[in-house]
Amino acid sequence: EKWNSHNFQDGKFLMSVKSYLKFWLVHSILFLGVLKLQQNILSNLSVTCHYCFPGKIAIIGGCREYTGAPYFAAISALRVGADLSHVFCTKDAATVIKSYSPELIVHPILEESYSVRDDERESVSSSILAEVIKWMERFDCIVVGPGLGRDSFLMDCVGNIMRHARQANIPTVVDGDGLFLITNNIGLVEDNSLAILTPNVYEYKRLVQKVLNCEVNEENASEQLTALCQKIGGVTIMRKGKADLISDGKKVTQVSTFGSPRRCGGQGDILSGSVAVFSSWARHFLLSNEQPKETSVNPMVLGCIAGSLLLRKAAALAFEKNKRSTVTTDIIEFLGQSLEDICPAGR
Ligand SMILES: NC(=O)C1=CN([C@@H]2O[C@H](COP(=O)(O)OP(=O)(O)OC[C@H]3O[C@@H](n4cnc5c(N)ncnc54)[C@H](OP(=O)(O)O)[C@@H]3O)[C@@H](O)[C@H]2O)[C@@H](O)CC1
Ligand SMILES: Nc1ncnc2c1ncn2[C@@H]1O[C@H](COP(=O)(O)OP(=O)(O)OP(=O)(O)O)[C@@H](O)[C@H]1O
Ligand SMILES: [Mg+2]
Repeated sequence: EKWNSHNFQDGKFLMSVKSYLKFWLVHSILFLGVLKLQQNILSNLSVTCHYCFPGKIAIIGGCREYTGAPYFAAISALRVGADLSHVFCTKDAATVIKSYSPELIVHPILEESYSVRDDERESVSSSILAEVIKWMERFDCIVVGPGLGRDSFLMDCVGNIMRHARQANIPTVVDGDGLFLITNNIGLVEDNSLAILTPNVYEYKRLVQKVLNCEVNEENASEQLTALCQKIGGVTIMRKGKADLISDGKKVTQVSTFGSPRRCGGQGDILSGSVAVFSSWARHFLLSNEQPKETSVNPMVLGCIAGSLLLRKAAALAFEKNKRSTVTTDIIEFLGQSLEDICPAGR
């Protein structure tokens, strides 16, 4: 009942009852197929296997202005099941982020222009990269961008980190200011099938304008998303919004289960941290369990679907409890229960 009123309220849901039922029948069948595979992936997790299942995630983000975003992404990765969650941020942000949680491993290594002299830039940039490279091989996925800021020196350094991650075949979720970076340097993700972009409304608009050289077209949203994925080549994109549209350029999946009417900042960060974990699990599962060719799926797409479903469920539960005062931390508290509802942990 709640779901219906939420969707019908804004007058945008103009389908007849008949076409509405048909739409949901078809989508429910597709959805159940994907859900079954997701459950296989999740139920294959051994709860006793610490530090051996893929679950080491790194967030590249956090600067003077933004310390919440990298924390939300990193703690969400832990809450959905990652073994370890690292944050690579600027020196100013590190102590603040550490103080939010002892669970996170925080590396105060990034620098912004204001703290680096012009003649030091090259050597500082090299030592930042060298420090990240020491850790990179251990990560199953990195998330670039939550709370990164847009400082030009920082952007250059993070571009180098992304190039290295790509060479090392590390899946990379690009969110927030990471999307600002790649929109202006599309070569950083071009033809990278291990890259996931998670743009919100503004970030998607910038991406479409830059890559497709046109405006966002709501009437042909799926076709435009497919074209965008194909033009960049190989990447998976989750276009966030009232419904999340996910595509790798082959087909488009929509997640529109009921979430929360509350739009508190930080929900996208929960999503990027969760997607990093789920896509790593899906990749690991599919690499170690051969699937029949006809049912082959893209683990990056699966990761996005799982992340979106989980976040929406957690947001709905948090809103039920906290109503209009719901904030991002409340939603994080419900990640565990939502995961249990979708797929109870085995013994
Ligand atoms: N608690 C936290 O720490 C949270 C921190 N968060 C972090 O905040 C960062 C920005 O993400 P966001 O989602 O606010 O920016 P977004 O949708 O691109 O733009 C919205 C509008 O703002 C403007 N604008 C933005 N940045 C600007 C800049 N540096 N300088 C100038 N303008 C700027 C932008 O204008 P535009 O440049 O697009 O014309 C647009 O009109 C990102 O790192 C995110 O992870 C969030 O995750 C939430 C929780
Ligand atoms: N209008 C909406 N109605 C319902 N859910 C939404 C709506 N817009 C976004 N969402 C959900 O919230 C999640 C985060 O999307 P959002 O657009 O808020 O990201 P964001 O702007 O990057 O967030 P952040 O504040 O963390 O940067 C998405 O998965 C989506 O499911
Ligand atoms: Mg965001």
